[in-house]
Order: sequence, then C-alpha cells, then structure tokens
Amino acid sequence: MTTSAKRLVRNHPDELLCGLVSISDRASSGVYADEGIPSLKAWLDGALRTPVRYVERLIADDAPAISATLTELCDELGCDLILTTGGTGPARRDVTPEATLAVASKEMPGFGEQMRQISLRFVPTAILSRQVAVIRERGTSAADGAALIINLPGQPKAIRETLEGLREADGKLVVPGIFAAVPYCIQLLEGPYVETDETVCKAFRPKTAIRPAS
Ligand SMILES: Nc1ncnc2c1ncn2[C@@H]1O[C@H](COP(=O)(O)OP(=O)(O)OP(=O)(O)O)[C@@H](O)[C@H]1O
Ligand SMILES: Nc1nc2c(c(=O)[nH]1)N[C@H]1C(S)=C(S)[C@@H](COP(=O)(O)O)O[C@H]1N2
Repeated sequence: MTTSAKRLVRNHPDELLCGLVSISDRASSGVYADEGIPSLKAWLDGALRTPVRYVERLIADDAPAISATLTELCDELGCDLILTTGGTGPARRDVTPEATLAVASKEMPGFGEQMRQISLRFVPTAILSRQVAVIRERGTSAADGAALIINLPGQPKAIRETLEGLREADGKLVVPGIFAAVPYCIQLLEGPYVETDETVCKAFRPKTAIRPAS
C-alpha cells in the first residue's frame, strides 16, 4: 500500500491519532453551532493521560460524504480511532450506521450493545439509536494498521454518558462506559498504548497486556 501525502506522523510513539466527525444537517449548515466536536474533545481531554492529536470534520447527514470522510481519516491520515456523533436514529436522514458499515472490514457489535444498555438508564428512547462500531483495515498487511470507528448518538450530552457510563451520586460506576474497552482494542490493532485517568474512565486490559511503568 502506498502511503498518503496527507499521512499524520506521530510526535510520540504513544500519541493517539483521533478523528472526530460531527454529523448534523443543521450544525453543518450553520443553523446551530456544533456542540458535537467540543463535547468529544472536552471528554477525551479529561480522560486521556497519553498524548492525543485530533482531526475534526463537521459534515451533513449524507451517506457518501460520511463514508468518504471515514475513509479519508483512516486510510489517508492514518487515524487510530474515529468517533462519530449524530445520525444514528430512525429518521430518514439518519444514515451514519449504514455509511459506517459500508467501510467496515469487521463489525464490533459489543460497543453498540453496551451503549444502548448505558443509554437506556438515561432515556427510554435509547432503543432508537442504531449506532455501530467497526474496524477498518488500511491495507492488506498488519503493518498498514487499522482504525476503530465508533458511532455515538447526536445529543451532545449523550457523548459523556456513553463514553464514561453511569455513576451513582457518590461517583461509583454503575454501568461501565464503552471507552473502558477502547485502549485495549487499539492495542490489539497494534496502535499506540493509550492510558486513561482512572477517576474518569478505567481502561480494562488483561494483566498480560499491561505495559510495565517505565
Ligand atoms: N452537532 C450538534 N450540535 C448541537 N446539537 C446537536 C448536534 N447534533 C444533534 N444535536 C441535538 O441533538 C438532537 C438529536 O440529534 P440528531 O442527530 O437526531 O439531530 P437531528 O434532529 O437529526 O438534526 P441535525 O442532523 O440537523 O442535527 C438535535 O435535534 C439537536 O438538538
Ligand atoms: N445516552 C443517550 N443516548 C441516546 C439519547 C440520549 O439523550 N442520551 N438520545 C436517544 C435518541 S432520542 C435518539 S433518536 C437516538 C439517535 O440519536 P441521533 O440520531 O442523534 O444519533 O439516540 C438515543 N440515544
């Protein structure tokens, strides 16, 4: 596979290259200000203890544009993780899951299942979110790398809810958020070693996969 001229080069071996894609007809056309990308960044900045670089895209609910954006962020820029927000519901214009599956090498159904479990504790309409997660391989060999792509719902507050999970008033975690599984998934894809602030989100790894502190 030939490397794209746009390919990002890590400033540090542990730097996470993270695509953030807000999918909203109204935010992308200026009817309201986009809150999707600021919410994603605010949560990730508070949760990550290892370096991260963001690439941001604000686009309309248009399936070819969504697939093209995901392909660009994965194949051309080399993102390890791509989070989308919006367009997962049942409305006619909601096509994010279809556009994500169209670029998938492998489906990761556990993320969508867990997000709906979490979100049902917040809103009964969580059942209406068709969010999916997939892995997209950049090429045919492991050295080409891969991206984990996860759809989140469009409500800005749903971003923290699904990534972090549900807590009791005293802060005790009742339902773990999906981000707990993201660092190990990226590690299995031979991406960077991502570490989190355990008070925000404890990343789960089997003992054998934990890197000794240097
Ligand atoms: N990017 C965004 N910025 C701010 N608020 C948003 C954004 N996306 C969604 N919302 C809010 O969450 C609600 C549900 O999100 P959903 O993705 O279903 O949007 P929608 O109703 O299809 O409209 P649109 O795609 O034009 O944002 C929206 O009606 C809006 O109030
Ligand atoms: N955590 C959480 N999940 C949620 C919601 C929410 O407010 N919080 N809204 C639900 C609603 S009302 C819809 S229609 C679906 C799809 O939303 P989307 O089209 O904005 O992606 O997500 C659902 N999931």
